[in-house]
Amino acid sequence: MLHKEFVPETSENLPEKGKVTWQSPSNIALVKYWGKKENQIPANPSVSFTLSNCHSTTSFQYQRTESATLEFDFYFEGVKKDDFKPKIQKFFERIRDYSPYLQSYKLEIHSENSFPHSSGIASSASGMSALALCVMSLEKAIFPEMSLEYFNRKASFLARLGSGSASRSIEGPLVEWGKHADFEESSDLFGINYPHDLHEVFKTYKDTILLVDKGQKTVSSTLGHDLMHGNPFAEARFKQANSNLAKLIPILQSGDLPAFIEIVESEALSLHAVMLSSIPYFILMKPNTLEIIQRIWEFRRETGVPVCFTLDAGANVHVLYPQHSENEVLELIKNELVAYCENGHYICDEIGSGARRIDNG
Ligand SMILES: Nc1ncnc2c1ncn2[C@@H]1O[C@H](COP(=O)(O)OP(=O)(O)OP(=O)(O)O)[C@@H](O)[C@H]1O
Ligand SMILES: C[C@@](O)(CCOP(=O)(O)OP(=O)(O)O)CC(=O)O
Repeated sequence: MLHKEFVPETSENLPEKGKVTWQSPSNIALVKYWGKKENQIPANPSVSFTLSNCHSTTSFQYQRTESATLEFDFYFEGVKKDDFKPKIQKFFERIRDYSPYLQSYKLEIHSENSFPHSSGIASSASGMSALALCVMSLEKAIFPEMSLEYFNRKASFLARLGSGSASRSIEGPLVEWGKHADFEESSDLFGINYPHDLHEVFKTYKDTILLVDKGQKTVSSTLGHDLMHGNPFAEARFKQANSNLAKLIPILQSGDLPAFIEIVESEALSLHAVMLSSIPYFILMKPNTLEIIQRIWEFRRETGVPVCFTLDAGANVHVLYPQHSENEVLELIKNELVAYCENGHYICDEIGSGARRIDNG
């Protein structure tokens, strides 16, 4: 089905060449997207904190050509990276009707990530949102009267077609994606900035990512989503996500941290539970993932510090905590949890405000 609101008019006003650079963050879901229908439509709504330090920086050079098909080269961290090309190729195919002007260009795309890719820190979210924003900057050069609201909404719409979670990386600090009765403006097609009040405590929330395993994971998220089609618990899981999202609204308003922790940790474990019950089944957690979870639980019981964990589709652990607990949690990480990280590596991140263009445009 074609979404006409995102199909541009034809224009003769195509710039000859240009270059644009965007830095776009990753995000960490509190309620997880896992399972999708045709055309990147999520099986359930999700909500995420936008991150700040984990990001992709993508520059996009465009040059008009006579050939009527889009051509592109992709360089990752300075070298040509052909194994990233198929996902990008698919992205360009999916957005073809929405960005027909791209067919008149040859592109040179350079990207780099501030964190390891394909290990469950949503590099596809930052990478694909950065790319979608670059496309939108070209579109804005063609249609300069475009509003910021349309720019962001369509960037999220395009990003979703590259990677579902990427639709939640355009803005911040909290983004909801997927139709849900409690979010009037919500849509399966793009993310929206969280429309309810957010308690002060969440506006400066911290996320320290413990890199248990920096290697590429064995099952990609795209494959994992697919396996939800035969999963006997799929319907129950989609219902649970809807209900958790509804429960989060008053919690995010009141700052009730014990209630927040219960939902966030349950979401992470439910995500991994449906991986265990897929056919073929798979496990992305590592022994050190479980060690860290156990230690976080003990620490919380012993000290009352409101720290919790969440996981994406990978072994790495996101440690979430309020700013006022930063000293205690960093002590715990430096003194104990670091031992479970590959080469002692962890990334200190926090809630962020979304993507930004970093050239002079
Ligand atoms: N900077 C980038 N630009 C374009 N594509 C990228 C970039 N970084 C990663 N990717 C794409 O995203 C893929 C990794 O996505 P995948 O969903 O498997 O893992 P992830 O995003 O790290 O984890 P998660 O499951 O949490 O989303 C890479 O194989 C590559 O195709
Ligand atoms: C576990 C998750 O991070 C799954 C992310 O899946 P992707 O967005 O990476 O999948 P594709 O749409 O196939 O690209 C949970 C989440 O971010 O909501």
